[in-house]
Parts: sequence; C-alpha cells; structure tokens
Amino acid sequence: MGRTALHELTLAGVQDIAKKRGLDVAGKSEFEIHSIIAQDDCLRDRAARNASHLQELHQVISALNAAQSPFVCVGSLPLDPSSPIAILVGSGPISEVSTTYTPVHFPLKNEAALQPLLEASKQASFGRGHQDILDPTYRRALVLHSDRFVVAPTGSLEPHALGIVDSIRETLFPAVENDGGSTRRIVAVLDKLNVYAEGDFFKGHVDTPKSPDMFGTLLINLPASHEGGQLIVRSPENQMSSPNDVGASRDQVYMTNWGKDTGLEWVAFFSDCEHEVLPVTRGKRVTLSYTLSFERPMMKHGPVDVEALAGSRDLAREKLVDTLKAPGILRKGRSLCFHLQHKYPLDPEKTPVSSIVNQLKGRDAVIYHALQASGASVTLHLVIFSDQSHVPVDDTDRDPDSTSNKVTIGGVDPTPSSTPMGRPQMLAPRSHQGPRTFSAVTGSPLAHYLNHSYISYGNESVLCTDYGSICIIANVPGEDVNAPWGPLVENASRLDVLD
Ligand SMILES: O=C(O)CCC(=O)C(=O)O
Ligand SMILES: [Fe+2]
Repeated sequence: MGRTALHELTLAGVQDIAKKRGLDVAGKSEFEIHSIIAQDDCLRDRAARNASHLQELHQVISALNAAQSPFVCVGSLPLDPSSPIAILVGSGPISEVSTTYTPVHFPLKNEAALQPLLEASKQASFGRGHQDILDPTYRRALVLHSDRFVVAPTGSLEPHALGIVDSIRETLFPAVENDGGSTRRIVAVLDKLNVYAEGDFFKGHVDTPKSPDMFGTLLINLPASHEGGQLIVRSPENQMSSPNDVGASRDQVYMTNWGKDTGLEWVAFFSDCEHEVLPVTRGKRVTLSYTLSFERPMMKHGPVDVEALAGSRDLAREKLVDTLKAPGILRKGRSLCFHLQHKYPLDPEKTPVSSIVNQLKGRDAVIYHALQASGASVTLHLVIFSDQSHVPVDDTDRDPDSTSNKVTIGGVDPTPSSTPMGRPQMLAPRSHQGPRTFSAVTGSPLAHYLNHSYISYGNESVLCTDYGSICIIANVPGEDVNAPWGPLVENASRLDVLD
C-alpha cells in the first residue's frame, strides 16, 4: 500500500496524526514523516481507508462535473420588418387616464427615433446595501420603469408567448423538466427598459432578489444597431473572471454579441450570477429586463417527482445516480455535505430552509434530485455566518473561548411540517469526535462568506429579502438527522478524512 494512500494525506494531516501517535516528526521532511508513519500499522490502515474514501468522493465529483448544468440560456427570434414592435412611451404613469403615448419603433431606423425614450427615461441608480444610489462610475445608463410604457402590439414581447420561458425551463431546470410543468410554472414579469448610449456601461453586480420566489433575470435586446455594450455573465463559481482569463473555461463566462441583428436576442441567467455591461462604443443599446420567478402556489407542493429524473434520459445524470448508489459512497455514520453553488433569497426566521427545494437552481438541483433518485435521505441545512467559531444558533450554547473568523452551521430542518426551523444544530470543530462525520463534497461555506459582502452591490436596494447559504446533507436512509452532529471535513476530496 502505503505510499499512494499515505500521499493522499496532506502534510498538515500527516503531522497532526504523527503527533497524536507520539511519533517524533520535529524537523523532518514530508517524505521522512511518510516513511515514519508507514511503519505504524494503525496509521497505515487509516490512510488506506482515507484513500478509498477519497477515491469514492472523486468519483462523485467527476460524475457531478459531467452532469453540470448551464447557468445561462440564450436565444434569438426573427422580427418581421413589415410589422415592427413599438414601445409606447407614456407622458406620465400609464395608469393615469390623461396619459398620452409616443411610439418608438424597433428595429430602430435611426438614433433620432429614440428621442422620446431618452426624454422619458431617468439616470439609473443601483443598490448598495440598503440604499439606491446614483454613481455614474458604477452604472451609466438610462432606465424607464414598466409603469411608464406599454408594448404594441400587446403581447409581442411576452416571454411565454415567444417560447422563451419554455427554453428557460428546459435549459436551466433540466433535472425537473419532465415533472409535468404544472408544479414549476415560471413567471416572467417585465421590470424596466434600459438605454445605453455611447460610453454607457454597468459594472459587475448581482441582481437583487425582489421576492423569495425570484430565481433569475431575462434580458431581451431590442434591435438597435450598436457596438460594444457586451453583457458578460459569470457562473457563480467564476465571479471574478473575464472571458480572456487563463483558466476561466469558456463555459463559465458567457458574453453576448448583440447590436448587429434585426431580430430579438435574449439571455436569461440565475440572479446570483455576477454580470456587467461593457461600455457601448457606437450607437444605442436598448434592453428590456424581466424578473423570473416561480409561481407562488407551487411552493406548497412537496419535493418534485424524482421519477422525472429517471425519465429525463440524460446519460451524465444517470451516471451520477449510479455513482451515488455505489456501495460505500453513503454509509452509516458518514454524511455527505454539498454546499450549494447558488444563493437563494430566504428569510430563515419566517421560512423553512426546505422551502427552497422547489427553487433549486443548476447544479444544486442536479445534486438534490440525483441524491433522491439514488435512494439517499436528503435534507437541506442553513449555513449561518458568524465571526465566532462554531457557535450554535441558540445563543445559550455560545462558546466564550472561540473567537476565530469561522462559519457556524446550524438550523437543521428535517421536519419542516412540524417546526418552521427544525431544531438548531451545529457541526462540531474538527477536534471533536461526534457520532457522524460530514464530508464536504462540493464548495465551501467560506466562499459564500466572501461573496456575502459583495451581494450588497445589487442592482436595486431591497430590504425584505437576503441570501442565505445552504447545504444539502445526504445520509443513508433511517439515520437520525437530529442525532448530535460530528465534525465537518471541509474540502473532503483534498484533505485527509477523519474517522
Ligand atoms: O441592460 C442590460 O443588459 C443589463 C441590465 C442589468 O443588469 C440590470 O438592470 O440589473
Ligand atoms: Fe443586472
């Protein structure tokens, strides 16, 4: 055995183990330490078990990567030039009887034709923390809210009628695409019209969720000739990269190429994906933005039909299910922990964590449904951030000695029907030998922690909702999710695994 399995342990893990076994490793190289512990039967055995565990987790991660689902969905629709679309710009709020309308036709014939829109629009602000502020170094654009214009002919830019909503469901929610549609009705609501003139831009931001049901944003580009003004959308795991970054794979950063076509072009993306509009270098760029939400009544439904996953005949996802079913992946006493890739608007004081089951996006939905299809017992857990180390959600249990800048994980929500929050629990520090070990297979709550301050740069300031970080915990069926929690092994696929 020995070398390969031992090599899977990190140097820190090896030093830790060696010290606990009373082995003298002071001043020794990693190679020497490995040789020392290779002589130790107990350590060899433990390293071998770690190595097989790591191999299993790597298999899960590979299957998961192969089953990745996209974070953007794009399309284009031709427009009949003989029947242009008109934006009817109101002289005041459209609810008022006295309002008169001036039409602006698309495809836009010349820039002068845009004048009524420019006059009615106002300089766009954006949300920083709880305030809407004007900062032309961050966002330079004009906006016209949907209460100041109407589209003619009526319904001609209606995303349902145009088939855009169906495409969004098929692309962004493939894992649940076949559940009959009725439980996952998507609603696209027109929010505003954005005009970017030469030199205008909108720097990187994430869109503020306007309600807990909102999951994404749809932008329709109206045909107006321009250059520059590309929209860049980044996957949640690639927030700081540009399309030219070395290492940022092209499927993690999407960039539009609008302004040349005479039809409609559109892009939809999950609302926690960072996006930006590069400066327009010629012409005018006009977009309509829509919020994408799940219809409210579906929140009452239970978890979506897992049969749908089996019916989707996606080979990569079937392989993921098979990998999760393989003997040893899930075993008694070891839970798998998947930190969610996306953020979700959730007020944990009012809503159980389990309510986001029907809102899971992208890879999170794939993991959840694959785990369910594999027969695992699957629960969602709230991740709460704290500058205290491993502080339980319940303040009475606060550990006065822990001050490091770590995360607290709590808010177990196994039985949402009986209690709104479930009994608060926490993951114990690594040194604590709890009855169950948690192996973090994907992501880290710390990454969310770093993002957290970033999301105060929304596109609007909204007070009522915020993002929480959540993880999916998978157990063998029958295990008591309320039993005291053991240690969390972060990045279990890379670090040594505690037993
Ligand atoms: O106009 C665009 O393409 C983007 C607008 C945007 O990101 C926003 O309003 O939040
Ligand atoms: Fe935005």
